[in-house]
Amino acid sequence: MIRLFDNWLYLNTLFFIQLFSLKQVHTFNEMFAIIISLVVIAAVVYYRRYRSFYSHWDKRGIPAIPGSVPWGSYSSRSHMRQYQGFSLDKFYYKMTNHPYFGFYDMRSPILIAKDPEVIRLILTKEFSHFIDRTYTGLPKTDPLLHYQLFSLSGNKWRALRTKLTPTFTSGRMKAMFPLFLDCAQGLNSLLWSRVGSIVDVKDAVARFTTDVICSCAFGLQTNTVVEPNHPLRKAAADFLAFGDSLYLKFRLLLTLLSPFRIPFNRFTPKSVEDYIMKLISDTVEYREKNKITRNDFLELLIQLKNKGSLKDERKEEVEENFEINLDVMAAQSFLFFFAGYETSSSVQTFCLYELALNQDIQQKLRNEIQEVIKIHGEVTYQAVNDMKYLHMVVSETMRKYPTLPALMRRCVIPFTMPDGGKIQKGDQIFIPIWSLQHDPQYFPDPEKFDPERFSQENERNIIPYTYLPFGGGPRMCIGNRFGLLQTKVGLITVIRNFQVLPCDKTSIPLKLVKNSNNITACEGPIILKLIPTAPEN
Ligand code: HEM
Repeated sequence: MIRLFDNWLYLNTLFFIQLFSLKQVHTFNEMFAIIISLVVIAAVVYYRRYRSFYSHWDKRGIPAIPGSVPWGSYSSRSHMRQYQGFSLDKFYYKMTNHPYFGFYDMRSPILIAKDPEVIRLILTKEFSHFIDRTYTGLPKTDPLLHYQLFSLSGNKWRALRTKLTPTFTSGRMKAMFPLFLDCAQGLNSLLWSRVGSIVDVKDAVARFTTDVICSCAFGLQTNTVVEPNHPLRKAAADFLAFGDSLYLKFRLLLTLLSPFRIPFNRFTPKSVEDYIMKLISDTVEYREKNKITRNDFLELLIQLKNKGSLKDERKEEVEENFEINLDVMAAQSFLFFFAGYETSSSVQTFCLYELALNQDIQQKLRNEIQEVIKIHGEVTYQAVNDMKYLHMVVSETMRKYPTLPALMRRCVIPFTMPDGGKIQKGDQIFIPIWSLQHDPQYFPDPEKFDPERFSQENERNIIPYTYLPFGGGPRMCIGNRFGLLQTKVGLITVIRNFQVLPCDKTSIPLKLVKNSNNITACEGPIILKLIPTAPEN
């Protein structure tokens, strides 16, 4: 029906063009009438086509929150623009009795899987049907995004994931550990230089995390404690600013509001791409020429480029058909920078904020850190792993403030749910981590910061697939060991020597950034007071 209507519009347009070209239309009034009729017809077609998107879930017998032009299931633009965890939470509680349901993000139909058993099907058991994320098919003209593990799809993702997995084993994390300690020294000096005054802990841990990730992913000693404006930080800021730019927002809005698909050719500014590509190729060339090896990701990527595979400590050598060239290496280093920097630094920030508000937990943690360091003599890889209470505190932070408000998947092979609901190829799926991890039926008194939920005894009672800070199934976070390690080293550096306290500049309660597709982060600085608990070391 809609096609017929479109064709009719097309014929009309041709007719009007002919009228113009035959110069049969002379008066201004006639021209004006024609233009107005064309605009009205186009508006009607546009509206009907847009509205037709909102029958997607009904057609499949899947319950859904109805959508309307133009914001879909969101009641207004402001509802859409709040922190994504909050908007999905509203849908989650509107549809309490449904294990899964649909909603519309502007014109895009999205399925929310909320029952842990359905989530298990999607993430793990029937993974081959849901192997992709929603962001796939990024253009080859933007290599830094095109070749990233996060956005690759299907067999290409599988092949690259197999190749990269051995770079994140515990043995390799242990080998990189000295690089973490070097960067922790910078954080330590920064904190000592601020004793007696207030500190923006968000900025302090961000600098530490930048140093760790730059050291491991690019082989660069950035020392942002002394030099906060390193060119790599600038490139990252330019990349994020471009994503947030009016130009891109306009193009995204156009794509979302258009009844047709508009292809994108690039998201990364060319200057950022050139800088990262040159950085990687120069470093690789320098290391290869001078036969320099270093225990970092870049070294492992060089080995992958030259040998084609890496030995996994637990398994046989893995061989998959995916060529690792400089473009692919640069894309992974760039991804590791973003995936590792913002995630770990926001976990540390939220954790320090909660510790400042919960002094008893902070003291218990400090006692553990000091005791374990005493046993091991210094902060070692093993010492960090022996800090059980630290692990509980970090786990609770990631429950209360999950890094991603929702996981995303895309259906690649049609799937029928156990109750008959039909999921079509191309359907997008969200798994609402924020809502699950704040649902009182899974985590009683969810606003309370309570690390005891993750004691050995209590952890067993957590229902599988209700706690997903690193995602789940074969596509879960590949860098979880690395992320946990750098988060813990940062926290040890602060809590070992300092008591953190709220002050009159601390925003309580803290506010989460609104950008709906961002990771969970707090708005503005987190200002705390530092009091030394031990002499400077
Ligand atoms: C505390 C720190 C971190 C948290 C909370 C975190 C969380 C996540 C989450 C929730 C996902 C999506 C998983 C899914 O869809 O099931 C993810 C994916 C990913 N993360 Fe992390 N992450 C962290 C640190 C890191 C680090 C340090 C790196 C790299 C060095 C990293 C690299 C990645 C990559 C490459 C993916 C995509 C994996 C794939 O598609 O195969 N992450 N992360």
